[in-house]
Amino acid sequence: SPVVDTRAVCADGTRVTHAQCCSFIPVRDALLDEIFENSCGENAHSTVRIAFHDAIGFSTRGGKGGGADGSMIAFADTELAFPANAGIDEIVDDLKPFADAHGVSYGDIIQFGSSVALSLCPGAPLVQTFVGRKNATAAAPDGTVPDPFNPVGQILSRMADAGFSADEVIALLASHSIAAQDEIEPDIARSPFDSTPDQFDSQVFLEVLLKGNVLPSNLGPGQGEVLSPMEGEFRLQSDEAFARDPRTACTWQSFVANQALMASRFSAAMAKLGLLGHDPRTLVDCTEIIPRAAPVARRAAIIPAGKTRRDIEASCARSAFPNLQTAGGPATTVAPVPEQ
Ligand code: HEM
Ligand SMILES: [Ca+2]
Repeated sequence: SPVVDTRAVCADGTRVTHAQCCSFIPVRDALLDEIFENSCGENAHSTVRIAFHDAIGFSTRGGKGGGADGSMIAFADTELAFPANAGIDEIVDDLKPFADAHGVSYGDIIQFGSSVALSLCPGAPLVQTFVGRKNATAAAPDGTVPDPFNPVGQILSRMADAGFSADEVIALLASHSIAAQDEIEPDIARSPFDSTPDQFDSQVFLEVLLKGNVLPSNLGPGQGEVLSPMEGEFRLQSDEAFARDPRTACTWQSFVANQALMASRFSAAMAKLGLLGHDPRTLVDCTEIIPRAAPVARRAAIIPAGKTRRDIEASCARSAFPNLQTAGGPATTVAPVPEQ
């Protein structure tokens, strides 16, 4: 007997299990075209960052905000003044009028937007994505977002307070594979954390383990900045410390040559982040309308041209560092992420 498709049909012909997701299809398409300009560029990166900063205003013990509730936008006057949110104002300026025009809550535009942004970055996983969040009723307090000059133990305890293990923190830091800084050293704005900021690959986990020897600006180091291994690349003090700390070094190393593991652990931790402060039974799962990112060519990081195995500061005491290929050609220099 013929199989009957009982799914709802949206205006554009897409079939969905949850009819409520139909209204997010034009939101998705407008985000891709108008906000992200169909590239894994600055605005896509910033939307993944705000997804973290908004959600982490939360404590399992209460009293630190409503989690992924859009308070970063609704209470922008308060939250954007917190030093750890420096630079978030630019994406708020884009997402607030966009959410208002499309009648979408701020919590939804941030978390749904982050999942759509990731779809533009080759190698990024699909993240389980819910909609239906109500707007925040209060700002998150200051101090919920980690600073790059905080010691590892301080960041891990803040993250544990929000419900995340050390392994989940390292998985979330795969996001720094599609990332750049603007605020620590404004004279080298948009300097990336790995050599491939338009790809969600495992390069960041390798490159942060390379011996640091250059300061990519003529100023600095800024607070939270340490020496990087390559001209044009920027390294956060916290990333350097996580890569070498005995509590996190083995998990960090486990992602260097395992794109699939990195992507799946990141996906699970991002989904958890998007649900902070919410009961998923009160939301609608619209993962089915999130586009899939293209794959990346490599399943393991590659040693950048000009570097060798000896430049790697392997830091996991209990397992050998994986064997990696080395890129040929002139020493790698890293270009800024194009302005958007
Ligand atoms: C846990 C400790 C973390 C610290 C200390 C940290 C710190 C930072 C800093 C200082 C920047 C540069 C901001 C600027 O100057 O423009 C940055 C960028 C970024 N972070 Fe993190 N971060 C952390 C975790 C995370 C997490 C969990 C995510 C997402 C899941 C994330 C996503 C990003 C992204 C995507 C960018 C790039 C933004 C852009 O290029 O516009 N970070 N982070
Ligand atoms: Ca990358």
